[in-house]
Amino acid sequence: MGGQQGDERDESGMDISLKDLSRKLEEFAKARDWEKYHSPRNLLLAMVGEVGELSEIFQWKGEVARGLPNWEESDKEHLGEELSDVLLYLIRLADICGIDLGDAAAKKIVKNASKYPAKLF
Ligand SMILES: Nc1ccn([C@H]2C[C@H](O)[C@@H](COP(=O)(O)OP(=O)(O)OP(=O)(O)O)O2)c(=O)n1
Repeated sequence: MGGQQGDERDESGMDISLKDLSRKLEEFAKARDWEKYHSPRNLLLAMVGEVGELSEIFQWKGEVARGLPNWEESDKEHLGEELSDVLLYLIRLADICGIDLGDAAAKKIVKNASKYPAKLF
């Protein structure tokens, strides 16, 4: 599409791919000499920690309506940040383990569809 390429597209946050995010995370770690900390186990633990932070947002609230209509914008922003932390550590973990996460996820969706055929439900 006209003019929407590479980093220009990435800056807008639109249509960013898992591979783009993976590359940005690698650059982030390299620039800080943090690659030594990004082992599979450390990344897994960091991700689980972020899942805990994500869970805290919903803790004690009871069930909440889809779209979170009654939430403050600042709470939604916080939710977006915690969701992102989980996603980013997951992407980094997959990358460090040599797993193409986009490819693996697409294949898993196909597998799920064959395990749970729509006509049975
Ligand atoms: N060694 C590290 C530390 C951080 N990050 C990145 C991935 C996450 O997106 C984010 C996590 O940063 P924090 O550990 O500061 O966690 P929070 O942003 O949740 O801050 P806080 O725990 O203070 O709420 O930074 C990283 O890639 N590698």
